[in-house]
Amino acid sequence: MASSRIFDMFAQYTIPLNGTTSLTPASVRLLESPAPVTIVVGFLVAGLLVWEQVSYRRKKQHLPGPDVKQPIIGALLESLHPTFDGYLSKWNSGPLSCVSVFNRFIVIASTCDLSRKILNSPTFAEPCIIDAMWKILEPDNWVFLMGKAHVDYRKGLNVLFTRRALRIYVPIQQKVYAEHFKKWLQLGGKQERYQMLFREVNLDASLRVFFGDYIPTDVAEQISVKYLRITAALELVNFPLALPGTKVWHAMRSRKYIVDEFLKAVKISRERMARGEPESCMLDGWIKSMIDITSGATAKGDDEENVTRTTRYFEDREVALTLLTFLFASQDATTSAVTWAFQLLADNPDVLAKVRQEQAEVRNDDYDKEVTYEMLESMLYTRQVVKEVMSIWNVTMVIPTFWPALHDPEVYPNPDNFDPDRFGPNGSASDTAKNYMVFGCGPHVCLGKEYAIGLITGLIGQASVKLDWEHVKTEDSEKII
Ligand code: HEM
Repeated sequence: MASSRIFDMFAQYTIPLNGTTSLTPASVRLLESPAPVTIVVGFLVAGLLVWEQVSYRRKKQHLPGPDVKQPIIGALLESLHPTFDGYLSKWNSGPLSCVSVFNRFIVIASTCDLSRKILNSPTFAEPCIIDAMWKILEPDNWVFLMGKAHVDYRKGLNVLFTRRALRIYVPIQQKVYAEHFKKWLQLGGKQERYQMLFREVNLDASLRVFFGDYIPTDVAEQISVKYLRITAALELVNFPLALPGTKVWHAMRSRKYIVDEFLKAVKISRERMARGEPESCMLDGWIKSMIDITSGATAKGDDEENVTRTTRYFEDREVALTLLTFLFASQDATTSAVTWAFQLLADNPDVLAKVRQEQAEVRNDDYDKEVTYEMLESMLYTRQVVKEVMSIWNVTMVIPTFWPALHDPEVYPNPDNFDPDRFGPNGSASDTAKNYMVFGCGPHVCLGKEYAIGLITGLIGQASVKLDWEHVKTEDSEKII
């Protein structure tokens, strides 16, 4: 009935061949009425909604997941507030499952082999799924490079994480920990939510490692706040336009502030290194290495077998954008690992006692002795603790899909027990095994893996001999959310 009325109405006006419209009185009445427009729009919307479902079903095929997509927004609400139980039910539904948010079709892999396959297929899978990332980190940022261009760029960065470089970083980190611990002790044992304090010490340690004293303290504080704005904008789905006041807009302004400050630091470092002054941070080492390759000087180091120089000249903007991504990568996963480490050590006093015993041995009972990279390497048990914290507790913060691989009881017996000995000489786990995907795998595997393990080992090592702490349990403190 409705369709025949629509047909009739359209039949009431004609367009003559001479191009001018001649309308009958009936058709004039119709054009004045909004009804046909509404109906056409209605048809279009209905058509789009049907097309949306058909397109969803065509992509979904046999994959587990809802048969019908919620119109337009899909699983938006779920994705804005993801829960661990929600992920768990997806993983349990099969090796692959799917979900759709707006028009984005997301496939979730739950097995170790599939996750590895995806991470090793850069032609089909890009590491960035959040559109806002391009706007925030800038489209010419190296993290968006793919294939050979990415491999070549990354080769130029290896020099920043050699043993020689890590040796320079350890005393810088230790100094930052001591400063922060002093401030924590001034709280006089007050019960606090420590996660933000852990974030600050971690960000400060990395900022000082990357830039030394080139960034003034007040600017460093601003940078910490700005990074929070960047993180806040990295939701799976954002308002598409970066209009003033939106989270993405704030994040872009924050990035601009940070990059401008980093550019100032690059300039000072170039001048210092050109004068032949000593390297004091990662930036200096990188710039010195560029000077070496352009002047043809032989890079010196006691780890000649490793990369000791960069591969090409990097422009100031490339350096600043790269260090922007390093600091970005240093934030959340490392903070989450540190938070879990403090909590688990408080809950497992026998493990904490062993950490303390090892620290006493490595430091020869001198807790003010400067810690070197070699000392950090010899803290074998403390490193085991870090690997265990990261493998079982931290990983959902990074890529939730790695959880099942790290909870495979065949590889990690009693996976829910906190057991650093599983990474010990007689343990069944290994951080080189294929299931240990804490740092990803394939061409985009974490560049800062050794740096991150060293940073957390140094932090909890120093904390164990300088501080005592309790875990005050709250409703949320045991939950993975
Ligand atoms: C506990 C701490 C950390 C964890 C668990 C972690 C984990 C990861 C993971 C899972 C990836 C993605 C790998 C992939 O796509 O296959 C990654 C990439 C990356 N990480 Fe880390 N990361 C940590 C700390 C750091 C730190 C401190 C830095 C910098 C110093 C860093 C620098 C990077 C960079 C630059 C990439 C991208 C590499 C590329 O695209 O080639 N990460 N990390």
